[in-house]
Amino acid sequence: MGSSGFNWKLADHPKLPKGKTVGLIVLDGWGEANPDQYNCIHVAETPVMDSFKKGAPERWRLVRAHGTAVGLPTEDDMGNSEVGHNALGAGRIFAQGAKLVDSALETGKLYEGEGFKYIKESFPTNTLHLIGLLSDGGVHSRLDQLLLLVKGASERGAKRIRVHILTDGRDVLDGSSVGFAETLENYLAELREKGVDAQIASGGGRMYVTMDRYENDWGVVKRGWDAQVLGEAPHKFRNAVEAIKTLRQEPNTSDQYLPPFVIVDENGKPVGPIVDGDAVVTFNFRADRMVMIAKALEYADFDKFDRVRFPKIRYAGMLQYDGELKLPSKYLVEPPEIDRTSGEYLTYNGVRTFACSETVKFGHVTFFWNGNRSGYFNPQMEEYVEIPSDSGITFNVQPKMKAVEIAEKARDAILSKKFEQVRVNLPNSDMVGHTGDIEATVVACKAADEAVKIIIDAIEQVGGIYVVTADHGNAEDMVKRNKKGQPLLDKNGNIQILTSHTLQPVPIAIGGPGLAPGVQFRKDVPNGGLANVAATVMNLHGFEAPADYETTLIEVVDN
Ligand SMILES: O=C(O)[C@H](O)COP(=O)(O)O
Ligand SMILES: [Mn+2]
Ligand SMILES: [Mn+2]
Repeated sequence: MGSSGFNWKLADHPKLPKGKTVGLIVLDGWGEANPDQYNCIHVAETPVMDSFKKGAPERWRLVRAHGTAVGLPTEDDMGNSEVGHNALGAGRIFAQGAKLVDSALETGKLYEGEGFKYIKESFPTNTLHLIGLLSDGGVHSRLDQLLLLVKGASERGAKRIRVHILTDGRDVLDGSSVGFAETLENYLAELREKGVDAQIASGGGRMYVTMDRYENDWGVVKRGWDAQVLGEAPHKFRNAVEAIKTLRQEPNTSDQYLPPFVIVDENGKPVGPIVDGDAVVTFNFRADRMVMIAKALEYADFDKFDRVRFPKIRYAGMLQYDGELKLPSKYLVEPPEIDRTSGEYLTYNGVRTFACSETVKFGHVTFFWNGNRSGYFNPQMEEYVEIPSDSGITFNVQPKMKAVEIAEKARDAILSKKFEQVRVNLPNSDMVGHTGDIEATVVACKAADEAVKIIIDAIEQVGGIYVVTADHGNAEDMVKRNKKGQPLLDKNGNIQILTSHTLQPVPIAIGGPGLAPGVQFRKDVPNGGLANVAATVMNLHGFEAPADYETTLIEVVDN
């Protein structure tokens, strides 16, 4: 029994034993696609992953990792780490942030909630600031939702609106930010004609300004703070479209890495610093890259960087980003209630867990895995290890990242026999894939494959079981394609590099000496997705999954 009185006891699996060490490996951004020169996984030497596919067809299959299979609004929505790891850990499909915000805007419920009422109190006298990612990527935010929110707020009394934009180029094509900024500018110009003083006030590239995660580099958040709150940045422009066009011409920059800028008036004065009495909304729905800025905006007690000024604002997130910290305390849309995750169940059923990644993905196998909840369920049963990531670099210059270090930590945890589940995320194919550097991504895929080998060798030694899968596609397709699947060229005849995730399915392989001989993938779950993995893993630990979990992918046949 848990402290709440809920019965966490899982039924014994009728055929599978308990106590085996299960090595659970998530390759970040590793999908299955046609083998061609833009498929970095195909081009790279990946003998271990290849052997799973070729060696044991009944223990290798593909699962869906995008669209409705992971709770996203449509089948055109690519998968991402948040929804992917949520599904892997929770074993059920929850309507995710993107979808919840769509419906709250459509029904108008967003405007009836506590969060909106709270910020609305600032409207008569002060400015409403909106900070977030400007694109239609649908991973962290969506431009159409921003426009609806601006419209809705202005109709409900917001007279002065300032938007602080973060340019994307990571979930969408590099170079597309100019177009998104134009769309927003045009919309704000229409509002100005209706008497609402609405403008873009500052900006910067998402990877260099504001959207860091898991406390990898507070300098990123500080650059945003200086521009958004203090109105200070190295670059000043009269409008955002001009800012983006100009700054993109600087060497080594891109939408993702644009330096911070502020918009100034004809006297050179910033048009939108954040001051006492203002309302602020961070309009991203996705959690990981909003937690740090939320702390800076909300916590009176804060020592991560010198804020210089800490204005008394009314702050709300689009969603609550951390369910454990209850951060932020005010929000516009209720987050998905991802409860009773597999991690929590396993702590009550004697399964000791070790989880590890490097900083940039650490929260994926902990926070996202556990339903956007930071911390341990039970520190006696769990150990989470974070390997510090390199900061201040783009990962194409270091494509091996910390794969070996992660794998060695996992190996040691497996060999220690202190844990029944050892879970890692290997970031390489995703983080390097996002840079759009094909050669470096090939190196990244090879490095991830080598790390898998280190972990499954340890599993061999202890007579354990491995489960190798991925959270969504990325490195298997590095080029934008037309409907026929042919690479698209830009106006200069160059191929259009795809920095984003894909709609592809991902592999899952099971094996190892501890796997009971008759275990194989069922044939009757052809549409299986990431949410089916949790029940599968519970079985491999010797338990039946709870009845409301998505069904297991495996069966045990008599040989
Ligand atoms: O936040 C990011 O880096 C990208 O937008 C999505 O990548 P992830 O979902 O793999 O983290
Ligand atoms: Mn991912
Ligand atoms: Mn990614």
